[in-house]
Amino acid sequence: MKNVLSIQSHVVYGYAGNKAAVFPMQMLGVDTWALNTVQFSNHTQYGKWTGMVIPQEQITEIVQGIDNIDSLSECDAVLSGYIGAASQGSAILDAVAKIKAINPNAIYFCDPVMGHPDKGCIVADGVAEFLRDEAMTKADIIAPNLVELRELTGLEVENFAQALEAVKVIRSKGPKKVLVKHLSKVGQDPSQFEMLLANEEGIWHISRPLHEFKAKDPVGVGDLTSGIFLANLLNGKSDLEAFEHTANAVNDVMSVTQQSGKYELQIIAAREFIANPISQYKAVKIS
Ligand SMILES: Nc1ncnc2c1ncn2[C@@H]1O[C@H](COP(=O)(O)OP(=O)(O)O)[C@@H](O)[C@H]1O
Ligand SMILES: Cc1ncc(COP(=O)(O)O)c(C=O)c1O
Ligand SMILES: [Mg+2]
Repeated sequence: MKNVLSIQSHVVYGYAGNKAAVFPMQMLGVDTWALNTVQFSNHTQYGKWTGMVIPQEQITEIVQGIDNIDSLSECDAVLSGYIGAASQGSAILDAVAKIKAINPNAIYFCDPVMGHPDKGCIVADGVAEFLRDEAMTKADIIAPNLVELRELTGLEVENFAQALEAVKVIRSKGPKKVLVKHLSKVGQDPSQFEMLLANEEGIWHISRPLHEFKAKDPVGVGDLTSGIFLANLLNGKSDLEAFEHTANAVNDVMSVTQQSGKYELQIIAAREFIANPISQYKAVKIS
């Protein structure tokens, strides 16, 4: 069994951060050690929430506690997502360094969750800078959406060709694999939901349907995407197989969510599809 230390937000109600990633990874047979950066009542796109940011010391203490029982060597990957305060960043990178020192094969997957001005996803000051200046250079795999792709590279990224260039720029800064979770406006077809995967062999593109939601699009899709992709890799799937399975599983979760008429992702209802998606979209190598 593979183990992931997943350092992300916890929401008591609904699905985002660890709540969107832990159960799907477990459904795929990967044990997931959830270390929460915040404990909020609900995700921030409701515009209001209660709860608190977890003090940064706790990240260090928890990792030390696992080391104290000689179990850190079992950790195969660190996944970081929504960060509650920029000061948690160094604690996360220290944890990555400590785990890699004990298990040199462990990988660091960074989902660079940043504020989304249009959608109201709120992250603390300094988090975007931390992700760009520090986390990206240490990550083995990074999974930006379009906004994050622009922020990480400082490039405009207004079209598909520029997205491909931006992905190459990111790879030149350290990450061996780049998963673009959502091309959004720079995709090839505005009626589709598109993603990219880049590795040392090239770049692949995948399209799946864009669903219409009654009011607002569900939150936590990026966190779900990153968790499933990482679990697939740990299960020994090739990058391409992991990419296709991820797109199809997430599409099935989106279909179930859309049919339910609910705002929150229907991860539990769609659990069987996470393991065995019915969607069968295929990636195409484009570069
Ligand atoms: N198939 C789909 N159809 C419509 N919307 C989707 C689909 N898959 C994901 N989404 C929405 O697209 C958005 C992706 O958000 P974005 O901020 O670009 O990246 P992420 O949340 O993945 O980090 C989310 O609002 C999500 O609800
Ligand atoms: C608490 C929390 N965690 C995580 C996220 C990231 O969600 P997504 O996967 O949609 O980027 C958000 C976005 O609003 C959030 O509020
Ligand atoms: Mg996101």
